[in-house]
Amino acid sequence: MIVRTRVLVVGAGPVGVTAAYRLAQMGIDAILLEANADCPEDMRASTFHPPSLEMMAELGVLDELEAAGLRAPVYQYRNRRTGNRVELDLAEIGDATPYPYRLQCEQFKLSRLLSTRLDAHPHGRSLFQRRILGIAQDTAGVTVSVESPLAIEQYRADYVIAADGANSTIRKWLDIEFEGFTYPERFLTLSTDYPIETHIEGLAHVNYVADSAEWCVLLRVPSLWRILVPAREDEDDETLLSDAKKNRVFAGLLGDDRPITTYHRTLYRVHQRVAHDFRKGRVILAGDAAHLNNPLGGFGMNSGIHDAWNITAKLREILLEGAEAEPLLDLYERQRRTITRQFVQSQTIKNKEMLEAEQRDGKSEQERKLERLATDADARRDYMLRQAMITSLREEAAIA
Ligand SMILES: O=C(O)CCc1cccc(O)c1
Repeated sequence: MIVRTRVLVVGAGPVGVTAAYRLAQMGIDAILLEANADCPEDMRASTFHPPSLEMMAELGVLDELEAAGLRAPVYQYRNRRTGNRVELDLAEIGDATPYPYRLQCEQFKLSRLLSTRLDAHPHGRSLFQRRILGIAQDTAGVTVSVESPLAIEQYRADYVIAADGANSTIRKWLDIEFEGFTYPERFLTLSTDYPIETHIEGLAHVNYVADSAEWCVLLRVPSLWRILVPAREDEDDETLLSDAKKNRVFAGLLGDDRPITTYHRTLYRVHQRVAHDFRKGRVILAGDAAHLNNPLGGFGMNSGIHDAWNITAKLREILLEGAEAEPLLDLYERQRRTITRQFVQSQTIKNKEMLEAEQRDGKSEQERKLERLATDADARRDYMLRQAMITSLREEAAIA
């Protein structure tokens, strides 16, 4: 039997669930397929920037998301060498968004919330344990073969949104190149419920600490602190995940060697990659399936949600208003691929360089930048609008 729907969304991460639920709310039949038994519990992305909060408000789920998260109106840059500290307060851009703060909330909470809402919606269905086996398209639609626990299933849709993550099976099926590079060093994330804010004076919920020897990010999610440090290329997994390494990281932060319990220690490779095409025919890539970047600044999940927002608006015009498909799908690719390359990729690379604080002429670029941000209100506003991803959406809207 073939299951018929208007749009098939593959991947129940934050990008896929946002796309599928928005389509269902528009009155467009959408089925969400996920390979795992539940929404993936990725601990990496946990910051929602103001435009994503505006989108969640429009979907009617912001109150619930806020209840599960923590508001961070202020973020902080520190320099270990000089001891300097600059705080950026999003209240300064309160005229540009109704939500002048970052919401710290694990992404899987959004995925579970929206996939559950979708399944209860008359235009939606969420199906788990569905692994993509193959995909074929013709001029009228797309046929997708799927393995479920009990059977091989066939789906037929007008369009497919592939939000199936960094290792996207669909991107591979479509033979789309994933261009870019992988950093030689990996990133190590440690999480603890130890109240490190009681030992480091004046910490915000989000803190970027620059250092030419070992930078770090200290990020608060509701129940835990997450600490991100670079992992040198010559250190093996065993060393990096050892208690000795954990103790060194915390001794460096807290100034003594008190015992700290960690709940997660995760090592991962970091990529800067963009798909050569964001769509082939009726199959559209979104989120990590289309682009990957380092996590500094929290742009990965947010830019994926912005992909979902863009493509669903275009599918509404095509499927409900009878607009011609090709120009609109081309526009999605032009807008989102341009923003990915010119903003998300370049800004995250700069964010990493800033933390590395390489010194030239005595001062690092980070120190110069901090001085400018502390003293120049226009530069600070411009910087905050960029880091809050408000500028990128304004630029996207200007791409015709
Ligand atoms: O800059 C951000 O918002 C995220 C940085 C971060 C911090 C801790 C873990 C992680 O994977 C990323």
